[in-house]
Amino acid sequence: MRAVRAGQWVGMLPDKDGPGEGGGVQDKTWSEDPSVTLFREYLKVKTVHPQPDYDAALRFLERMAEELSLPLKKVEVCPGRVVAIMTWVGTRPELKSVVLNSHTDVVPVYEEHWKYDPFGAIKDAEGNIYGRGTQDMKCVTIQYIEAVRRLKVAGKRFPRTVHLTFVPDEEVGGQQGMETFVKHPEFQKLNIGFALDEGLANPTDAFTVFYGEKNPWWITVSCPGSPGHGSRFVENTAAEKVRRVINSFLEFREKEKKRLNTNECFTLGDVTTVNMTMLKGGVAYNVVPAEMDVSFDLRIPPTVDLQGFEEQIKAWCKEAGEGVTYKFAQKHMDQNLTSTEESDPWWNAFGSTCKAMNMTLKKEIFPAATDSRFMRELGLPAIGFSPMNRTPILLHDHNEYLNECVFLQGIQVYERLVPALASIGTIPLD
Ligand SMILES: CSCC[C@H](NC=O)C(=O)O
Ligand SMILES: [Zn+2]
Ligand SMILES: [Zn+2]
Repeated sequence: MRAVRAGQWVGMLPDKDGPGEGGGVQDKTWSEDPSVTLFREYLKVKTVHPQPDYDAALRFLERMAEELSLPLKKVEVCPGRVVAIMTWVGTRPELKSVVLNSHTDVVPVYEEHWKYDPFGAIKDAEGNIYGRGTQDMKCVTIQYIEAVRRLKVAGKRFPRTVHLTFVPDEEVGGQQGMETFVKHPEFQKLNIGFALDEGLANPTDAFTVFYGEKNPWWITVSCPGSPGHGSRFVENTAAEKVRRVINSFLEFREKEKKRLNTNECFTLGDVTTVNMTMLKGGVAYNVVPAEMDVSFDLRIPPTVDLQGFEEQIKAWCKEAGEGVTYKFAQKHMDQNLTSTEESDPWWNAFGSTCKAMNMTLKKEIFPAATDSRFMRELGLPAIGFSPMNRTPILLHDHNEYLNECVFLQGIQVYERLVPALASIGTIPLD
């Protein structure tokens, strides 16, 4: 990957705002762009699990709404879990709206593995800003806000209403966030036509866009067995069963990994991933346990026959021995894909705007899960997109960072996307 240096234009957009004119890119001698300063401020808000400071995030968003002169509605979907909605009403508010969604929470860190304080928003000499949430997805939140700010300052207004939704708890499954919000009357009131949500960075010049995502299945397989003294050959043990279960799942894992590695066209979104993530059981060295449980995180492409796959899991459990059962902690079954046909007006507006900015798009299935799945499940079109090219994928990783030039370039992308989406034709979208 080619590093992006401070003062070096990343090359995607026409360079009318590039170095020399002081519009978009920093030089060591230049003062920091206020949008970057704001991004760094938001990174310092500790919305990190397991105890995210959502109150601080709401205070920040209230201030943003005030600065932008936009109303901010707060909907408490569960105790202590508030969805905030900033609304820029269109000139034709009866039309379907455009939603710019972002989650406010971030995943925990292993602080000892970070070069800098993960909540210090430190910027190095290259213009790389380090912090949890720089990629996932505080960058996008601020890019939406800054794009809307700039459009408002320029005196723009569009036919369609634009809602910026700020949602808690995405990183822990969304049960007390988007999953509940989509069933709330306030969600219906948004009258959504199209949504943008998070995507992933791309280390190349291209930008990745996601039109669907894999179904997360979190499963625990329980293996009961005969207990006894640790000095004997006890028959029918839990450990023997759990071993067979693990073998079945991990052999399937190997096959899928091979399928990914031998097919050049495949990305992570095209194969099923399997990871054994928890193993529980036992009370003492010399007591053969009466039960052992093993848990897996499976991510299944939307093209897979889900019923058939569950039958396969059932068969693995049966083969493992007597009494082996399974239980789901997450079982998502959505196979809706968002259209990326030229004829689809939303995609057309998105795609042609990106093309006009010389952006290369790579269409993929999102390998993990985002809040988009709850919207797609309702049949709403949603595109996952975080405008970060020439950037390694570091979400949930140590030393997550984003270069300030890439961040600023993303604002310009939304400055073009928002008008395009909020202005597209009437029939048949009304
Ligand atoms: C399956 S719900 C958890 C959602 C989470 N999202 C981002 O990382 C993920 O693990 O994909
Ligand atoms: Zn995210
Ligand atoms: Zn995440």
